Parts: sequence; structure tokens; C-alpha cells
Amino acid sequence: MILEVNGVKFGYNGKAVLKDVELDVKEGEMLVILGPNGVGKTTLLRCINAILKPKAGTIMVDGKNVLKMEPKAIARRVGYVAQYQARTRMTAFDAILMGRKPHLRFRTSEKDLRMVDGAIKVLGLGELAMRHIDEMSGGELQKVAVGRALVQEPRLLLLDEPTSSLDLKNSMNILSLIKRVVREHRVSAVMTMHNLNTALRFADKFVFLKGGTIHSAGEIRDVSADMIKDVYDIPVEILHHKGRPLVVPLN
Ligand SMILES: Nc1ncnc2c1ncn2[C@@H]1O[C@H](COP(=O)(O)OP(=O)(O)OP(=O)(O)O)[C@@H](O)[C@H]1O
Repeated sequence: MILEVNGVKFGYNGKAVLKDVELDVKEGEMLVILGPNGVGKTTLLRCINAILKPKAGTIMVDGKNVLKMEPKAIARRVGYVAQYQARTRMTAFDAILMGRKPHLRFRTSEKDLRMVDGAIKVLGLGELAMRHIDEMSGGELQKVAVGRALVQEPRLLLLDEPTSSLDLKNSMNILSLIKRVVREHRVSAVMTMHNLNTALRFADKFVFLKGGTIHSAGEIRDVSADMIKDVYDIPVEILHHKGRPLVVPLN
């Protein structure tokens, strides 16, 4: 198991957001955390990489408790693509190279540069590599953030709404790329997503968050219209197209 979350509780200013969360993710698996606005999806991702410290519970990555690790040790294991990216005065190349920081020794190595070049190519950022990221569109910046997380070579990738600024083709390409990396490198990914159809298409497993706990969880084929109605308070029908579930809202 790459990620094991048990009994996690977290609140802001005494107001509980996560009351008792548990989940796990195996090698080669992508898990999607689903649930309505404000339910605590981002909070949970931030607890998993210890940006936020839970009030109770354990978070094990590769059998080690991240809550007891130094930030650099966490960064060697966990890559995080935040929902919003900081727009600093830095080229896309340098921003992606920053992902190598947890692995750097004295100076940038051939391998570091090769990995950054590879990420730029595979993300289709070639023409933008020397552009400053404070002069990029939201989608371009989101791709840079994914690139930075990939060159980090993490065991666990945390992706907060990774396609929120991407068009349809870029969304499909980026999620296919992440899925391929997860499979081929035997790592894991946990993502949050509002688009249920995209989530169900790419994830292997899901959890629905409701009221600070896991409302339901399982394989993608277990997602039901009743769960969605219960969690999002909207009636839906689940159709199947070429073997894939398609969620259609009924009002
Ligand atoms: N820094 C903060 N201080 C106080 N409350 C916060 C803070 N960040 C988030 N919250 C509150 O905690 C709850 C969970 O927020 P979170 O961002 O984790 O939800 P989410 O499920 O990711 O939402 P969305 O789908 O809208 O991005 C919300 O009620 C939010 O208002």
C-alpha cells in the first residue's frame, strides 16, 4: 500500500472539517476524492502531505508516517499540484526544475535537466519553456505545475482539480499522461475533481466525502445514482457508453 490514511481529524479555528477520514491507495492506482464545494477535499490533500497538521490520525506513505517526517523527506515521496498556482517571475523551465529540488545534491545534474526536458516535451510546453510563468494562461500554468510534480519522481501524486483550467483535449492528455506514469512507475495518485464524468473515466477508485467522513468508497463501477443524489443533492441517471459510466443530471 502506498498511502494509508486512518482516523484523520482536522478543523479550522475549532470548526471540524474532517471528522474521521480513512482511505488507502495501492501501487499503480488512481483514487479520486469527490464531494460538493467546501466539503474538505483540499483540506484532506493538504493533510496528506502535512501542509496542514491533523488533530488526530495517521498518514502513512510507503509505511512511514508523514506527520513525523521533515519537509524535504516528504517532498521526496509526495508531489502536490495545488488548485491555484503562484505566479512568480520565473521561466517555465526553472519552475519545473524546482521539482528536482528534493533530490538535488550540490548542483543540477544531467539527469535533472533530462527529466525537465522530457516533462516539457511530453506536456507540449516546448514553445513556452523560456516564458515567465507570470505571463502564462491558467491552463499553461497548470501544465507547468503538473510537470514540476512529475519530475519530483514522487511515490504519491496529489492533484487538486488538476484539469480545472484545461480545455477538453488538454484535460484528456494530462490525465492520460498521469495515468500512464502511475501505472508504469508503480506509484499512486490521489486527485480531487468536480467533473464526475472525467473522474469516473480516469480514476480506478473513488471516495465520496460528506459531513467530514467517507460517505462511500469503492471501485469506479460501484458508483451509483443514489450515492450521487445523497452527496450532491441532485438526481442523476448513470448511463453507459462504450463500457464507461456517464452521469447525466436529471434537473
Ligand atoms: N484557511 C482556512 N481557514 C478557515 N476555514 C477554511 C480555510 N480553508 C478552508 N476552510 C473551510 O473549510 C471547509 C473545507 O474547505 P476545502 O477547501 O477543503 O473544501 P473543498 O471540498 O476542497 O471545496 P471546493 O470543492 O470548493 O474546492 C470549507 O468550509 C472552507 O470554507
